[in-house]
Amino acid sequence: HQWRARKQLPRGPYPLPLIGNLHQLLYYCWKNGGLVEGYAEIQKSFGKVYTLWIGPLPTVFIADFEVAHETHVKRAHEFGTRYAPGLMNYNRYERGVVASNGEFFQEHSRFVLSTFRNFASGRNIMEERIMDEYRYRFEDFASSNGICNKERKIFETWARPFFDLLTGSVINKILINERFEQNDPEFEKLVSRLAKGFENTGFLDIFCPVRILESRFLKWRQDTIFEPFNYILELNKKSIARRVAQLKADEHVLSDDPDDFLDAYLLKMQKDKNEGLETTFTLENLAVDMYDLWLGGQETTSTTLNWACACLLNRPDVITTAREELIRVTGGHRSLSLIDRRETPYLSAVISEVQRFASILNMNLFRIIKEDTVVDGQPLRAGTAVTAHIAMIHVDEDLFKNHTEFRPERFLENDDLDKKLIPFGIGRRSCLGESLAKAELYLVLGNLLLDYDLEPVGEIPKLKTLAPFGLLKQSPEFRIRFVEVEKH
Ligand code: HEM
Repeated sequence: HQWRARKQLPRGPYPLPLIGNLHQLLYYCWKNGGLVEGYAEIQKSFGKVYTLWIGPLPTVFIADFEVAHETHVKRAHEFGTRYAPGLMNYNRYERGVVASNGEFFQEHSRFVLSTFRNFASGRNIMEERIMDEYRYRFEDFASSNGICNKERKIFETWARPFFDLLTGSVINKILINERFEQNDPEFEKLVSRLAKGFENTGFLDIFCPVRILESRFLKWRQDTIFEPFNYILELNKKSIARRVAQLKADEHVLSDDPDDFLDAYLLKMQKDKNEGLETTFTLENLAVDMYDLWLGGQETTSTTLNWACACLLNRPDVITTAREELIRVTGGHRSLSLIDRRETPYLSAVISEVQRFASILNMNLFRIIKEDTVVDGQPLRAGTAVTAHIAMIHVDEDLFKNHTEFRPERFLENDDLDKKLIPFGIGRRSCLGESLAKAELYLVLGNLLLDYDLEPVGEIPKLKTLAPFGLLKQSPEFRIRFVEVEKH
């Protein structure tokens, strides 16, 4: 079967029955010290578009930007269907905004995007929430972990929990208008569960059909892989139940101009009901939508901010140049705002380079091909899973020379380069939280550079991932010192 199918697929290493190419992938990754390094070796033999059989499933990796663009953008109708088997479909069961397709996805993704767009316009709740959390988090950490030296705040912290709490609170504020506090046991559980969930997830959990993962034969594994995700879904259900109870008790009123995602959704449910529509906007489905936004939005943004600080500590000159630009734009008397974006090309270049360098997904989400087609001049048969291989596109020497260097200037020297950076994926089914994540990165990093000097505590962190074999490319662990900048 595999032998016949190979003729209808892009080239790739020879697969074995049952295990496919898993043994070669493991060997190359082990030999070269990581997933990205393993893929690089496969690319040397097979080019930038190749097939890897994950067990009996052929998957095609597109590590060439032009081919990814031609397929995912220009032929989005062929390359725009989400493939979400295994653990990705657990709890979701084709609902939510990650694993669903068709009309359900259309309606729910449109709702997420329009709600986020509303939050970003008018009174701009999005910016307000991010800035509130940024200020609160710094005040709060400075008062509990810091010293005050001639009115200058100085404090030291592990970068990871600091940014986890910040991004966790931002997404929670957007979803249910509640922040998390330091040492909140619920939050600590949430974050550790989430990290555990990502850590425990292996190739097979992703590709094995969910009903097999749920079968009694895999009972021994279910606690480890399911429990973290159950916990997160349950928390969302509890938040929804709390709000519904408040509404019933007249302790909360739904406004026409909602303050958070939960109210916006309840309003939509009410509207659909009043119009007598048969709707998929139900409380059950709301929990899954929120679950997806939580899972999509917290760890990704926090990991990127961690990488940003690790990179900046290695390049103090970048901090100085960025701060000069930011002071020029704000006069040094006010916070940086999203309206300043066009005036801060250097900061934008820094953020682009952080996202390129961090490239936090060692393996991107997949799409499924419904009908036979072609890719890069090679056949591609129906039933194949395909992915734009972000991690490899971001280290492509043809696009990003000396890719191992953190060098924001590359984006200033070449205006077009930004278009080839795809941290949020590409085409239909790219990230729904891109505008929120970009706003967070811009406001948090920009204001951080404006307000604080960043200093290493002990050794400067090495720019190496902690998890070279993980699906998520974790940043190094490090402590950091924030020293308030004296303002005149
Ligand atoms: C720096 C932060 C982030 C990065 C790097 C990132 C990256 C990605 C990537 C690569 C994908 C897959 C795209 C594809 O298949 O082509 C994705 C999907 C998604 N992301 Fe993000 N993301 C980030 C932040 C967020 C935030 C803040 C949210 C929500 C609040 C979010 C929600 C989602 C959702 C719902 C999807 C699924 C979209 C779909 O299936 O159509 N992400 N993200």
